[in-house]
Amino acid sequence: MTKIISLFNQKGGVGKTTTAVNLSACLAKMDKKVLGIDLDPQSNFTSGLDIDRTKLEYSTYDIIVNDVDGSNVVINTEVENLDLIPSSIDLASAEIEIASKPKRETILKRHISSLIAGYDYVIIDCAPSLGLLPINALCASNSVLIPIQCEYYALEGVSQLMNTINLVKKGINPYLKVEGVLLTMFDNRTNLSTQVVEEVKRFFGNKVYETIIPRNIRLAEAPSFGQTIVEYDPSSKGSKAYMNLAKELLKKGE
Ligand SMILES: Nc1ncnc2c1ncn2[C@@H]1O[C@H](COP(=O)(O)OP(=O)(O)OP(=O)(O)O)[C@@H](O)[C@H]1O
Ligand SMILES: [Mg+2]
Repeated sequence: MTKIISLFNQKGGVGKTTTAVNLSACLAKMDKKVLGIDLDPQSNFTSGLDIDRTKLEYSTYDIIVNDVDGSNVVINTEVENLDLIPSSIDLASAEIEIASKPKRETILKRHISSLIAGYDYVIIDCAPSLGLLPINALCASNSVLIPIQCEYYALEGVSQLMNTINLVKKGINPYLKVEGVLLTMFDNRTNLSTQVVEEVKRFFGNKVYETIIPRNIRLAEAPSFGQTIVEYDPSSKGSKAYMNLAKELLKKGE
């Protein structure tokens, strides 16, 4: 059965998109059929896969606002086994445009239902907000993967984030669960990183992945070449960590 996972954290810059790009690429490398969905107007999931967001025929905006079916929007990427529903900057106004639409929380779910059966995994990258676009992602998902940066105030906003997940569970998507919590940008030279790991484990218990993503410059460089870490530097620490995450995810799903 297809597993649909949202990368969700309203905090900005915690590693959602880096995880969306590289986890998708690692799963694809392990012969899983993967569909990425870019639900962020910043479109970094799209540009990170070397797709020019200014030259798209359709994007997630058309799904959300114009009721175009996902099957008309999906494109192949350079990465074997990885397709993408790309995003463009237009998406920035989508939340306002759909504010009074009926069933506005389930637009994405309804418009991707025809194509998800062709994939093992669907990975949705959310914008840093708790607004209607991330709610659409949560309503369309089986589970949520929460990246948390090993930095000051790591757990700030986590209670609002969990509230949002619980609201969606109570309302539209009762089976939504937390897939896992991923610690990102870990720096083993600092005590702070180690403290954050302990704090997050106290809060989330066994939901925290054993795999921790290190701060690794290669991960930050790869998108400027339109490459995933698996292509850009497969022997880097960042690449190995995301491969381990993919393995852990597959193992948990068995
Ligand atoms: N493990 C890492 N090591 C080094 N740099 C990283 C790592 N993960 C992410 N970055 C860099 O940190 C910045 C923020 O990461 P990213 O874009 O993945 O976060 P995000 O949660 O998607 O942000 P936003 O909330 O704006 O969508 C980017 O410049 C990215 O290249
Ligand atoms: Mg992002």
